Amino acid sequence: MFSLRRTTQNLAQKRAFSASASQYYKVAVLGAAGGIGQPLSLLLKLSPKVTELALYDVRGAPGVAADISHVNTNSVVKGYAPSEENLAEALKGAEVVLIPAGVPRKPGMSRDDLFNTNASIVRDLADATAKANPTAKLCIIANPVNSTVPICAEVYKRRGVYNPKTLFGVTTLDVVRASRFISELKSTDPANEKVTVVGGHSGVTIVPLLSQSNHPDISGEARDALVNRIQFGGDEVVKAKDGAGSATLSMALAGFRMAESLLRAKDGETGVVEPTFVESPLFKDQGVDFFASNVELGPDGVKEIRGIGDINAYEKDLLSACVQDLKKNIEKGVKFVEANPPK
Ligand SMILES: NC(=O)C1=CN([C@@H]2O[C@H](COP(=O)(O)OP(=O)(O)OC[C@H]3O[C@@H](n4cnc5c(N)ncnc54)[C@H](O)[C@@H]3O)[C@@H](O)[C@H]2O)C=CC1
Ligand SMILES: O=C([O-])CC(=O)C(=O)O
Repeated sequence: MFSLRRTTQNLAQKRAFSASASQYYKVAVLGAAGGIGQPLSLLLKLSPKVTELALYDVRGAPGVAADISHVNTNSVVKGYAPSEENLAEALKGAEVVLIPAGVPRKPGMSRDDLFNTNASIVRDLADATAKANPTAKLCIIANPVNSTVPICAEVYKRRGVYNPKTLFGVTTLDVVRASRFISELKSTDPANEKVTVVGGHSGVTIVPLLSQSNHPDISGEARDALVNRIQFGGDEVVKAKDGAGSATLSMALAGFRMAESLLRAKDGETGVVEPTFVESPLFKDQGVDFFASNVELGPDGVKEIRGIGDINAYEKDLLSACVQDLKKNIEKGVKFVEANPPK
């Protein structure tokens, strides 16, 4: 007969076993009371790798923390009301810091339209992290990622603590979507569909490499439609939410996957590979200092940036459009910090 108590005991035993095999980590979420921040924090609360969860927001973090803290897993959850001291306290000792703080799009807006609001939010949170915990792995979710990541790099450089191995733009959602969309087209299980997506995180800078997927045969209109859906998947959600924001739940899953991968790599697990927007040599000769590609993660963050691999003529065209936009997005971030340095 099914016994809930026995199942729970088994689960607890398994947890105790896996806990002894790995270390525990503090993770901080800045923007934790928002649409992404809340489900992301909940997923982190479920992770046996997280021992302490620090939730910070300009509004509502203590409430979210009190709520999530009742979930019966081992980790401790602390919520922080907005203040410089609290932010520093939230950041101190965190192995991973995730930043979903910032405004989301409304229909008709591009991610770049968020720049004016989000650039200073991310600059200030990066500055606080550079001061309180410069060696944490910093994962930027706030858009426009193509510009907010270079902003963080510039802030860290100004503080003399920049390490390109620990700064990540979170682009995991693009491969999550690509895997799902291709499985819809081919009636397969998305768990078996791995699609490499490179470039950046907006519109034409999102470059899916279908020739490297399980279905290199997709061509013509079907290919164009699939590529377009992957590039503009975010718009689908913005439109459906009709003014109430952009992807939050799928993004929470994607952000959690990135954070957990960093913790697994920190624990010494090998072969942990995620797509992420990092300082990269791949297109530096074309003036593009940051680029998303598959990156092998290690205990110190970036272990090895994987190359693009073999691509076809169609994908080469996608990449040249990507590189042009990406260059401008990156420059915009760099110039912003030049003109508006952190105080
Ligand atoms: N990288 C990616 O793939 C994705 C990125 N995003 C981006 O993530 C960001 C957040 O989206 P949502 O959670 O839906 O927005 P939201 O508006 O629901 O939540 C944002 C939260 O940030 C907080 N916040 C604002 N300024 C802050 C500051 N200075 N310090 C701490 N917290 C602050 C707000 O109080 C709010 O709780 C947006 O910029 C959005 O475009 C969204 C989906 C996917
Ligand atoms: O579309 C947006 O604005 C949010 C986002 O980055 C995504 O869903 O990929």
